[in-house]
Amino acid sequence: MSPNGARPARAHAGTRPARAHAAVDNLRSHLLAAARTAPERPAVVQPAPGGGVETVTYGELERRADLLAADLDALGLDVGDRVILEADNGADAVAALLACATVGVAFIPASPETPDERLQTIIESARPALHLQAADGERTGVPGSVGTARFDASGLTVERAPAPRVRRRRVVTPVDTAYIIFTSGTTGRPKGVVMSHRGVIAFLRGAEAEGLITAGDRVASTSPLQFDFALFDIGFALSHGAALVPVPRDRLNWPRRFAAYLRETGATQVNGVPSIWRPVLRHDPGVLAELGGNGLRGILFSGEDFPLDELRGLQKLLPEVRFTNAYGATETMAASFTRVPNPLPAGVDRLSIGHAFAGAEMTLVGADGGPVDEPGEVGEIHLHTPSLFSGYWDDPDATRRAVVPDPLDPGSGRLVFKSGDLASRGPDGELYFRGRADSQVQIRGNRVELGEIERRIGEFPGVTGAVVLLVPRPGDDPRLHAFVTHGPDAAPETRELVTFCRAALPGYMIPQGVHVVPEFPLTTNGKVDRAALTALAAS
Ligand SMILES: Nc1ncnc2c1ncn2[C@@H]1O[C@H](COS(=O)(=O)NC(=O)C[C@H](N)c2cccc(Br)c2)[C@@H](O)[C@H]1O
Repeated sequence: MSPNGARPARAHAGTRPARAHAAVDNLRSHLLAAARTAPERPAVVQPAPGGGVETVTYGELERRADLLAADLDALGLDVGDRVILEADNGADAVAALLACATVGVAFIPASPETPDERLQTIIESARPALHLQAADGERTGVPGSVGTARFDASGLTVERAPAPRVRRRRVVTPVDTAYIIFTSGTTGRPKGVVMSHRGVIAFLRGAEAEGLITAGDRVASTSPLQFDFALFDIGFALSHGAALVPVPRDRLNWPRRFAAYLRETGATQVNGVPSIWRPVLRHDPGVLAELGGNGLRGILFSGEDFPLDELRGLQKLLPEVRFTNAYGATETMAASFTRVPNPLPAGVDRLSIGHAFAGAEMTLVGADGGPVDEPGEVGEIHLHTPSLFSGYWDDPDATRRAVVPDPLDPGSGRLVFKSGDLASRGPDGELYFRGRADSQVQIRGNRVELGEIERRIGEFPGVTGAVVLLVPRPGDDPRLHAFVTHGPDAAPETRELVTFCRAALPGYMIPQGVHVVPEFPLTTNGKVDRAALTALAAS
């Protein structure tokens, strides 16, 4: 607050008194705490411009963040304004998001790979004051209504100043927006998940309580900046005083380069979706064995089920590495961290998503809206958490559908996140993911969990992955299509595969179309692209 504590008269454009760095529960202060006590420690380890790797210390990261914050402040943006932050993950991108947090503008992360029309959709919806890209960014054609600027270690270079705005706010509060993540949203219109400083910090505090890493760790981050998994990696590493190791895409897709980069940077932990391990498992598993002996201690994965034969293959190569299954949705950042036994016992055919992180709870609610108490019974996960998002950008109806009165205590006024995910409880109350509620399909009047068919097909010898979809057909019943990838030996015969399914599944669950594919198409965030497969089946 202002020095004498008095609240100054309502500020007018451009006359706002110097802003206090919101000291409490601001993403910047939470992530730069280590700069207070150990400014010389490595904060980011990344490729050096001239080759090799470079280290940016916490002190240097704070210096860059302050430079950018002063430049943003000079542009006259107000708390709550939006800024598109288009960049690959790296020290300058982190400094830029810390700068946004310092002055209270919400950053909307975008990757250089984001297609122009998608960026246009986001701009139309979020009406950002500014588009910020790295000094070497290639984005052009940003609409005139949006200011444009570039950033690098030396600060901000403004190309087109943002339209002047009245500044109504004076300090950044914990419930102000830290970022907005636009997800593809199954209904086509992208949904903007609005996350507050308080929400992110609550989640990061919960992650810290899990004791997964220490300040000596180096966390390799493999997700694009537009995916909140990358934002988690940044917060996870920095809030522990550890080092962030952003992995450039061109290192990720080549197994030898990926392994060499992890070794060169001293990465001890690798975070990413299951698909990041596919190239190395398929083409060059040997490079992993040397990693295990060289400092790699932990692998954390999230985003979708990890195909168990791939997971087992990875564990065999890395018998000393600790595996963590992190489950959750962008609307609560995530929900649980569950240790996966290494090796995964032979009989296990489903990974646990355990219990919510410390300070949160997952409850199951039945189709009737009541509690699900019996072990093994399927219900929809509802999340009670301080990391709950603020709502969907400009979409109160979608928000009301997702943030609901606690079904187990409707009168309490407490709101919980209706996840859309199904799960059942194990003997110790731990949860097992049973697919998306909207992947429960009805076939000839029978409820079918597509994952169950996928699991059966995955047991067929030589099959390394299976995705099953119900593909609608104009004027006819929808058809079950199975997409299958296989290992080095011959592709599975459709007839044999169908016979194999018939031995274990009822008639209505037998795939009517079987497609052997070399690999699964992936979304920008690295998940299996089901929409692309559906189009393939319909073609
Ligand atoms: N571990 C699993 N097993 C199985 N199915 C999972 C898992 N994790 C998710 N999912 C699915 O993905 C949905 C959600 O997608 S999302 O909003 O894009 N978010 C994500 O994927 C990632 C998530 N925000 C996140 C963010 C930061 C850190 C972590 Br650590 C995780 C969930 O509702 C689930 O259906």
